[in-house]
Amino acid sequence: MIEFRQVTKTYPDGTTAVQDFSLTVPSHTTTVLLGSSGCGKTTLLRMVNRMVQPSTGAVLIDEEDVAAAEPVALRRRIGYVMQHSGLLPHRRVIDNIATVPRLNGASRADARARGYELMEIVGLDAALGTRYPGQLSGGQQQRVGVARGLAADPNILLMDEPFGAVDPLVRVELQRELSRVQAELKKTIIFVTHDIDEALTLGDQIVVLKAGGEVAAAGTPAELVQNQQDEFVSRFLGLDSGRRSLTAATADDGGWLISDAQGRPLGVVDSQPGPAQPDPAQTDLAQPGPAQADRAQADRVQRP
Ligand SMILES: Nc1ncnc2c1ncn2[C@@H]1O[C@H](COP(=O)(O)OP(=O)(O)OP(=O)(O)O)[C@@H](O)[C@H]1O
Repeated sequence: MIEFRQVTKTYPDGTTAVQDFSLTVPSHTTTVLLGSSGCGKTTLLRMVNRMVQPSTGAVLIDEEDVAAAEPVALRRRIGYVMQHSGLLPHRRVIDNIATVPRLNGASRADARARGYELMEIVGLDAALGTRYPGQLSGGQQQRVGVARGLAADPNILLMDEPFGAVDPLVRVELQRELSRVQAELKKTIIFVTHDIDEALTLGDQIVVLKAGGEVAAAGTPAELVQNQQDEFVSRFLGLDSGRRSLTAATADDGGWLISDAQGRPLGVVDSQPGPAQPDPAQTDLAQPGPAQADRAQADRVQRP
């Protein structure tokens, strides 16, 4: 379990990035920090591995204050994946993945063997191991970044917009892959994004942040869609603007099953008088049409 206890960060130039932020991140689940640019997501993430020191407050991992940990040792036992993969361009893919196990004392052969295992786990062909990062596609590079983050078998994986630089289709593929890997490995993941669909797809817990790291809402994806009490959250999730591409399909009980853009079920809406027959084909809620569960209905979404 990771705990942020009333952390505040004021940078030397006087910018307060995060003010009095508290959060518990349960073990073996994925917590997504979701918010617009500059709201303090990266600052919070980096407090966990001491790349950023809080000005006040503390971050605890399993009850131990990270401030008491030796920073290099701490970082070697926490996986970190960032937006531009951060791969070393002059080292082969396999050696990029094997870097941390090598630093932790594994022999070259053992570290490489572990590297090839990880390539398989993240869906990379072993033949790519001898290439250099520049010879891979953006999506492949991000997979290497994830493999490298997992290489020391950390309990904790910090992911800072790891799929932000790839095209939308590859991004969805990477999200699916991460969900699959996480179902198997059950790491404690903190995942930073400003992409709502990504948050809904990956998060067991989603924390919506306002400027200064203020928590606007926190909960499961279904709870967030269901409880639209905070106007900021409602606006941010896009339910009030039709931006959100939720889909509605007939549910077994005659209501409508609401799913997000990736097809992940969010909840069931009661059947209502009005448009009698939802279109069996899924329909974007933002579009007018017979299956349109309009915003009022989406707001009344109930958990399945
Ligand atoms: N080293 C620094 N010195 C001064 N200000 C900083 C520093 N790092 C971040 N900030 C400021 O702190 C605030 C939060 O930044 P942070 O990078 O944590 O936000 P973010 O939510 O991750 O943003 P983004 O989504 O754009 O990466 C911003 O106003 C940013 O300009």
